[in-house]
Amino acid sequence: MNLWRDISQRLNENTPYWPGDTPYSYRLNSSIAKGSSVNVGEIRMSTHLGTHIDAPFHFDENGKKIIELDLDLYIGPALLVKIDAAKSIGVKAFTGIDFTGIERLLLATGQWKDLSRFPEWIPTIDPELAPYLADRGVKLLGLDLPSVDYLDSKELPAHHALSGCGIHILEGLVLESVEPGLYDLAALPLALEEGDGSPVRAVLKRKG
Ligand SMILES: Nc1ccccc1C(=O)C[C@H](N)C(=O)O
Ligand SMILES: [Zn+2]
Ligand SMILES: [Zn+2]
Repeated sequence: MNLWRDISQRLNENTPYWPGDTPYSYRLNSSIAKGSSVNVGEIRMSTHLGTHIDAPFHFDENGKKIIELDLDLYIGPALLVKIDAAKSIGVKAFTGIDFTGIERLLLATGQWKDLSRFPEWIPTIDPELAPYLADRGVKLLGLDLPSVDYLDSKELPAHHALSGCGIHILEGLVLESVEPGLYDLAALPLALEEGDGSPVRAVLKRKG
């Protein structure tokens, strides 16, 4: 009877990380096996590891930090759509998809094929998609890729376009074998005051 389905990447020392960034590590600073009364761990990781959200401060020096983001963005109804991702994901990928009233849109591109390794290439979100989605009321865009821009992008046009249109970004979802449709989503960030990004535990529950 599992109502909620986990769509998060597991965090362990093998979790793929952005090249050059900080991988995940965990150690016990206090250990029952070594005579302590309790096990107490310490984690170290990039704020952009695995399933995570981007705060605008990630790509904009004056952008909002994690603690300033509206929690309502990350809990509520979400539409999951499977799209054919060619080089870039543009308006065309959405023909025939009705997302009237949808504030949270999740894209299953299927382009991060081996989740045990960081991808060598990913498609990008076409910046022109940002105003198109914003016009239709989308406020959160989640996807199964480690970035909305090409991996080697320095200008981050999709990040800026989405953010400029008021659309927030959720990356690194695990959407393989999840049916398209309407769900309830919860993917809350940690209460990181200085956060440029935050890991989230993203979960879905089928609606209706
Ligand atoms: N971890 C990094 C280290 C260096 C440079 C970029 C990153 C990113 O994660 C950026 C990515 N575009 C992101 O959307 O989260
Ligand atoms: Zn990120
Ligand atoms: Zn990003």
